[in-house]
Amino acid sequence: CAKKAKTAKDDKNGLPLCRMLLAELEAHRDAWPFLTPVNHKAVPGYRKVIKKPMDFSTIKEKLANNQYLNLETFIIDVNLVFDNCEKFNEDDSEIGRAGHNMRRFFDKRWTELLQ
Ligand SMILES: Oc1ccc2c(c1)N[C@H](O)CC2
Repeated sequence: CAKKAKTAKDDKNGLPLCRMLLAELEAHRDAWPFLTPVNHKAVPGYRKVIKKPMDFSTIKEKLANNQYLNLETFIIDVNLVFDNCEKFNEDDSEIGRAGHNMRRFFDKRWTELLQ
């Protein structure tokens, strides 16, 4: 039979935790580059360079459609947002810095909540 989940990553609290973490990301002052999908028609090169676009509104939709198995698959998509940002933006740029700030904030929050 299936083993009992031992950590918040796997147990039934995983998805409410994801919704709470996403709400905190959306409320962060540096969230503005990540709130909605990049308009790849308006941004030269984006569609070619970024193979898997992701943003907070798409993550919210996927949560609502029960498309995340657990906290782990949710964290993979959040990290995709920040990895895409690092790929497309200089570290020393407004959006690049926002991405680093948001990743640092997210890493701290989910590790705190999992303790
Ligand atoms: O100067 C610009 C103009 C548009 C964008 C960026 C920078 N970076 C975002 O990651 C993608 C959209």
